[in-house]
Amino acid sequence: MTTTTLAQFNAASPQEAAQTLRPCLPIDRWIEEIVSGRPYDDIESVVASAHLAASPLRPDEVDAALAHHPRIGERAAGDSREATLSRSEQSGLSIDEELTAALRAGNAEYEARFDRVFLIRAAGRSTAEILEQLTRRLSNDDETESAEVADQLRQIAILRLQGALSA
Ligand SMILES: NC(=O)NC1=NC(=O)NC1=O
Repeated sequence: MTTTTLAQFNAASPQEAAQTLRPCLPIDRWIEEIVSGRPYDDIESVVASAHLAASPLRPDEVDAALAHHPRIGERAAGDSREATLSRSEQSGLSIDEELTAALRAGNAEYEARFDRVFLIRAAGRSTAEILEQLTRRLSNDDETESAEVADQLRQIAILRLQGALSA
C-alpha cells in the first residue's frame, strides 16, 4: 500500500490527487469534491470532506462503484490497487468449508433478490458476522437495502482513504 502524505496530497495536481482517491471509491463526483476542497489542515478534515461528499451517494453512483467489488469470499483477481485492497479487506474470512459454502449460497440468494453483488465492509469482520449481516439484510425492503449498501460503500471508502493518506 503506497501512502501519500497529506502535504503531497495538498500539493499534487488535481489529476495526481484524484489517483490517490480513485481506488477508495471510483466515483468522479466524490473524487472531484474532495480534490477541490484542498488544501486540508489534517487528515481528519479530508475524511470529513469524503464523508460529506458520500452523504448521500446516488443509486447510479453506487451501482457503478459496485462493479469494482468482487463477491465476498471470492478473491479479487489482478494486481490493481483496488484488487489488492479488496484481498486485504477480505483476508480475515474463514477457510471453513461450511461457512464458505453458506456465504456462497447467501451471495447467490442476495443477488437473486436484489440483482447486485452483496456489499459489506469486510475489514474487521468474521465470516460468521458477515453471514449474519447478509441474512439480516436479505429481509430488507429495496429502499432500506439501497441505503445500507451506500453506507457500506462509504465505510469502505473512508477506511481505504485513511489507509492511503499518512500525516
Ligand atoms: N462484495 C464486497 O463486499 N466486497 C468487499 N467488501 C470489502 O470490504 N472489500 C471488498 O472488496
